[in-house]
Amino acid sequence: MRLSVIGCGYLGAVHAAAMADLGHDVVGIDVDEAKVQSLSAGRAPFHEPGLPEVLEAGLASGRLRFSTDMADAADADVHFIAVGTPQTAGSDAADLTYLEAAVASLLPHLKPGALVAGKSTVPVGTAERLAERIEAAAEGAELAWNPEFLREGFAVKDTLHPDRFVYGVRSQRAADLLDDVYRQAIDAGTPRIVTDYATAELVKTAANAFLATKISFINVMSQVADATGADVTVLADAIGHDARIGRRFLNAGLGFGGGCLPKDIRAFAARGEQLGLADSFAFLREVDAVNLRQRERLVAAAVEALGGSVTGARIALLGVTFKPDSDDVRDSPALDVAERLHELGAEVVATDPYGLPNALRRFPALVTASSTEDAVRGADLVVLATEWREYRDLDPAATAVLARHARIIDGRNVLDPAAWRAAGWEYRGLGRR
Ligand SMILES: NC(=O)C1=CN([C@@H]2O[C@H](COP(=O)(O)OP(=O)(O)OC[C@H]3O[C@@H](n4cnc5c(N)ncnc54)[C@H](O)[C@@H]3O)[C@@H](O)[C@H]2O)C=CC1
Ligand SMILES: O=C(O)[C@H]1O[C@H](OP(=O)(O)OP(=O)(O)OC[C@H]2O[C@@H](n3ccc(=O)[nH]c3=O)[C@H](O)[C@@H]2O)[C@H](O)[C@@H](O)[C@@H]1O
Repeated sequence: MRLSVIGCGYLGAVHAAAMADLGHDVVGIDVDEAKVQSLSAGRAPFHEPGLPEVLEAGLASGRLRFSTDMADAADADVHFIAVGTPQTAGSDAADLTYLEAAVASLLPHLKPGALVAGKSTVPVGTAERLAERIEAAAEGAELAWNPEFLREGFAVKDTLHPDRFVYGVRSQRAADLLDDVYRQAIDAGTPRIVTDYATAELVKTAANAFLATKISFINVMSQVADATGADVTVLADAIGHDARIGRRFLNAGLGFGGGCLPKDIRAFAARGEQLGLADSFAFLREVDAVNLRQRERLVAAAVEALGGSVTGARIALLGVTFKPDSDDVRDSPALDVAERLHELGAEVVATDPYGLPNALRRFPALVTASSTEDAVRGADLVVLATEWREYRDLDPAATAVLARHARIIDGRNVLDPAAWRAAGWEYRGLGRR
C-alpha cells in the first residue's frame, strides 16, 4: 500500500521505517528540514535501538523516502498523523496547533477514498471535530483514530509486534484498510479492538493514566517504606505475584518523565475537568504531584547524605535521560534533579551514554563527563538517576576507588545494596532499607 506518515519525530520516524519494513511504499513528511535531511541520508535523528537498521533497509529498498513537501503525500491510500501534541505553555491542556496545521496542509492533497489515521495522542473529542473536514476534502475520504502504544527504547519492536491495535472508525472500510496496513501482525493473531472515535482516543489516555498511577502508587509505598524501615522492592515483588496486580511498572524511584506520561495525564485531567469531572480527576492530579515529589525526595536525600548541605560538593549524576535506551530528556526527572542540585550550589557532573547533547540544549550550564569513571572521579556523592545497563552493572569495588567519598543514592533502586555496602559504600535507595 502507499502510505504517508506526517510528523517524523520519535513516533513518526519509527512508524514510517517500520511500515516500509512491512513492504509498504512510505513517504515521511515533516516540517523540520534538518530532520528530513537526516532521515533521507539514513541517519536516525535520535537514539532508538533498531531504528538505524530499518531506516537504512527502507531507504535501500526504495520503499521509504522523506520530504518537507506535503504534495509528496498526495498518492497515499492511508495518511498517518504523528505530529506532536505537547502540553500548552501556561496550561495543562494538549496543544493541538501542530495537529491542526498538519491536517490543514494535508486536506488539499487528499485523493478520493483516502484514509487519514490519527496516531498522535489527543483529548477525547478531537477526532469527531476533525472528521467532517476530512470527509468534505475528497470523495470517500475518511478519518480513523489509531492510537499508538509504543515505548521509547523498544519502539521498532513495539510497532512491528504491538500488544493490540485500536481502531476508532466510522466504517468497516476504514477498519479493513487499517487491517491491510497491519496485515502481518493481524494474521499472526494480534488482538484488534474496533470501536468509535471517543473510545479509541480514551483507550490511549486511559492506558497512560493507568501506568502513571501504578508508578505513583508504588512511589507512595516507597515513602511508607522509608517511614517504617520496610523495603519497597520486596513489597513490589510480593504484590506483583498477584496476577491481578502484576509486577511491571511497580519500580519505585525517581518517577516517570518523558514526552508522554506527564503531559498526557495533565491533558487528561484538564479534559476531565472540562467535562465536569474535576472531583473524580483529582486523583490524577495527585498522581502527578506524587511523581514530582519524588524528585524533591531525591534532592532531600542528597542534602541529608552530605550532612545538611550540597553547596560545594561534587555530585556525579549517572544518567540524564528520562529512561534508559533513549536520548530523550523531555521532562526528565534526572535532569530536573541535576538542575535543582546545581541551584543549591553543588558541582554536578553528569554522564549518559546518549543523552548529553539533548541535556546540554536544555541545561547549558550542566558540566558533563564522557565516561562514568570521569564523572565519579573525586565525587562526594554519586546519584544513579537513569538505570542504563552500564550503571546497573557497575563494579562497586572498582567504583569506590574513584570517588572521594563512597556514597551513593540509587534513584532507581536497581543496585544490590548488600554488594555496594560490602564494598564500603554508604548506600541509599528510595524506600529501601
Ligand atoms: N514518543 C513516543 O514514544 C510516543 C508518542 N506518542 C504521541 O505521538 C505524538 C508525537 O510524539 P513524538 O513523536 O514523541 O513527538 P516529536 O516532537 O518527537 O515529533 C513530532 C514531529 O512532528 C513534526 N511536525 C510538527 N508540525 C508538523 C506539521 N504541520 N507537518 C508535519 N510535521 C510536523 C515535528 O517537526 C516533529 O518532528 C504525540 O501526540 C505523542 O503523545 C504516542 C505514543 C508513543
Ligand atoms: O504515550 C507514549 O508516548 C508512551 O508512553 C509510555 O512509554 P515511554 O514514555 O516511552 O516510557 P515508559 O517505559 O512508559 O516509562 C515512562 C517513565 O516511567 C518511569 N517508570 C517506568 C516504570 C516503572 O516501574 N517505574 C518508573 O518510574 C520510567 O523511568 C520513565 O521515566 C508508555 O509506556 C507507552 O505505552 C506509550 O505509548
